[in-house]
Amino acid sequence: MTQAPVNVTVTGAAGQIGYALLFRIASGQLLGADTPVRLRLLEIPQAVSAAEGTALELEDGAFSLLDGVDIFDDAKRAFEGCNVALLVGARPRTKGMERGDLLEANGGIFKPQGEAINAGAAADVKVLVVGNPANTNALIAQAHAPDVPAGRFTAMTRLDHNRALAQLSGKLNTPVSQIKKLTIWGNHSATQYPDVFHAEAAGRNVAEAINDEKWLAEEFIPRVAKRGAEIIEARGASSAASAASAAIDHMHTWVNGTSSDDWTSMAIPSDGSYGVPEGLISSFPVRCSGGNYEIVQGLEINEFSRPRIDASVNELVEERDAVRKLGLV
Ligand SMILES: NC(=O)c1ccc[n+]([C@@H]2O[C@H](COP(=O)([O-])OP(=O)(O)OC[C@H]3O[C@@H](n4cnc5c(N)ncnc54)[C@H](O)[C@@H]3O)[C@@H](O)[C@H]2O)c1
Ligand SMILES: O=C(O)C[C@H](O)C(=O)O
Repeated sequence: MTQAPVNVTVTGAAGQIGYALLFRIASGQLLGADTPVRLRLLEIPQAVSAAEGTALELEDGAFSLLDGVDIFDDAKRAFEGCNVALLVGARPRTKGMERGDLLEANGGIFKPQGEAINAGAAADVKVLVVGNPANTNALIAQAHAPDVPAGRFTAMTRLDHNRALAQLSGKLNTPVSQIKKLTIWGNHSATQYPDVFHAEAAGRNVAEAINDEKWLAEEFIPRVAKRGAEIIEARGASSAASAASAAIDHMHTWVNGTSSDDWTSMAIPSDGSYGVPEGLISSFPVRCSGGNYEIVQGLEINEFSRPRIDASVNELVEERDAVRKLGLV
């Protein structure tokens, strides 16, 4: 290794997604095959032993890019010197829990983690929130890290993007690699809007190729938006390997860039583009280059798309207002 290792902090490291994620990071798929990494795992005290077990397996992987693994149950220490933060651990909704309870419980996790990132992360830190409700958890963490540029806090809609690519690939009988310029708008929730009106499949406009708004409205959109629930129903647990894969994709794209003929979907702080209130962490079409990203501008939003984008954005406004009431942002 000639380059200094990049510090990657992963929270919820002993969970399902953590287990699928850590080995891919160690093998170089997060940052690239030339970049050594040091893993810093954060868990709650009861799960530290399980994280230690995973660290033994990481050692047994003999990954040439893995500089070492440190395990913490203290956020302040876990985020010291952190360059890349993958915030996976979150409080899941349990029976009888109202949305307000869920937001409050997650506030108890993401507020101290935001403070810890503010206190000790490296100047170039990039944060991806995976733990649900991801967009609003990212907003909470960001609100407690006033010294970190707000745009470094992002939330994951890449899984939704990948799910939509797969559905379109099947429908159009076109390889996933040939489908470009798809957009997920809004929240990582059932209100999200997968937009195909600017997408291209093998160079052809996807909406025109499908030419069936009924299929879009009644099959494609609900299939993508409710895919998380479909997986939970089938597996008895939420998506894990596909979520880990999407987290890898999100950060890899942010660091290494999008190709010139494509864009991706990332939930990022709105600058007011497309009528999304400034500051909300909402999913947009995004181009990445040189470790930065920018919202793709100038897309025409048609009558089919506008109310669907607005519905998801309104849900984000409600979540923001709820955490505001709780004093979390
Ligand atoms: N954004 C997305 O596309 C997407 C997709 C799938 C899952 N998710 C979400 O990701 C989260 C994790 O999923 P999972 O299947 O790995 O769950 P899991 O329950 O298997 O693991 C979560 C882990 O987080 C840990 N944890 C809890 N509080 C913590 C804290 N304060 N600090 C550090 N660790 C903490 C737990 O001990 C547990 O090991 C869930 O919120 C899930 O809903 C998001
Ligand atoms: O964990 C969930 O509620 C579902 C998850 O966000 C997913 O999209 O698979």
